Amino acid sequence: MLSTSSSENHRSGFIALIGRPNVGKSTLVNQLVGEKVAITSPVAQTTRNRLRAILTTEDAQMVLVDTPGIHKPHHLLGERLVQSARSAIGEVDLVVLLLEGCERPGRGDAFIVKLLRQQPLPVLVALNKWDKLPEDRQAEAEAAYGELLKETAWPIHRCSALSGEGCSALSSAMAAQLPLGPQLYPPEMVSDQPERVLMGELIREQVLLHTREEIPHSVAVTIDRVEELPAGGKGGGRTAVLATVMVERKSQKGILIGKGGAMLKTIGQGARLQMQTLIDGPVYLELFVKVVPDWRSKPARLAELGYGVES
Ligand SMILES: Nc1nc2c(ncn2[C@@H]2O[C@H](COP(=O)(O)OP(=O)(O)OP(=O)(O)O)[C@@H](O)[C@H]2O)c(=O)[nH]1
Repeated sequence: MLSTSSSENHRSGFIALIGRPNVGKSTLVNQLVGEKVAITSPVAQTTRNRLRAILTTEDAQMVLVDTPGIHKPHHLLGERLVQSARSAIGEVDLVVLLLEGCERPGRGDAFIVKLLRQQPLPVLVALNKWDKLPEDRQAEAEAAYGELLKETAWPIHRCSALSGEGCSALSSAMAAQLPLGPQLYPPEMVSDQPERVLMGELIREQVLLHTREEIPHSVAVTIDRVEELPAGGKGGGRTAVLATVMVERKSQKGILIGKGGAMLKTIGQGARLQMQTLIDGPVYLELFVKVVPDWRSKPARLAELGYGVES
């Protein structure tokens, strides 16, 4: 049974997931919440928007802030991502630092550890992707991470965001670090992102899955219209979604559309299926591709697409 918000031992608060690009932050959010609220992909820097996912357990409510990975900025969009991750630290009760347990710690990890040591919040460490580490390399990895974290007293949890192993222990440890407080959101709510934002992200995820190299980071998606089609007519009872995929160059538009429209069709089909799960009903999806030269370097464009800096 869910505890009520007036329960004396109930805890609640905001938790930032911090880590390098591709370490598995979005996968962990989905695993903890038990539903797909964040898109994931093998391409680094998938996460652009800060996303609040809500995890309600028997005695706690955790609001997870999924930040873009901290990295050295290469262009304006990169800078905005780093600023957004830094500012997330300023408004939460706990930081979960995700490290890639299957890799040796690098300079990027040392940079984040240093950044986090300069602030007063409690930190939990999740050594993720532990499933990828063969048993005979585990002691070596533990020693390397022990060295990286030697000047901290941060508890370390080994986990696999993909398989779920170690995640419920991590979740209990996270809850225990939060202040006493009531539920902040209705218990059935898993995300505070509007459906349109999630739909746009599902399309972007399909683009990331099916294209490679130059395309992924040059893409932004806007949902232009969502409309319930009246029952009885053509496509009746379905939800029609019109969306624009924005790219920076004409050549990228060609790749996205593909031979005879084949690539766009694949992207559209994949996104449509995911959207149907999201809204729990049939979807009709129409995608347009538009070239907006250099959109990543234009502050007005970035703000319009929701990549402005939150304060
Ligand atoms: N084997 C294994 N793979 C994982 C695990 N967690 C994440 N992955 C994979 O790692 C890749 C990146 O995961 P994401 O969750 O997108 O990583 P992220 O940290 O959110 O990435 P950015 O959005 O770029 O910051 C995906 O291909 C995941 O399936 C894990 O515990 N084990």
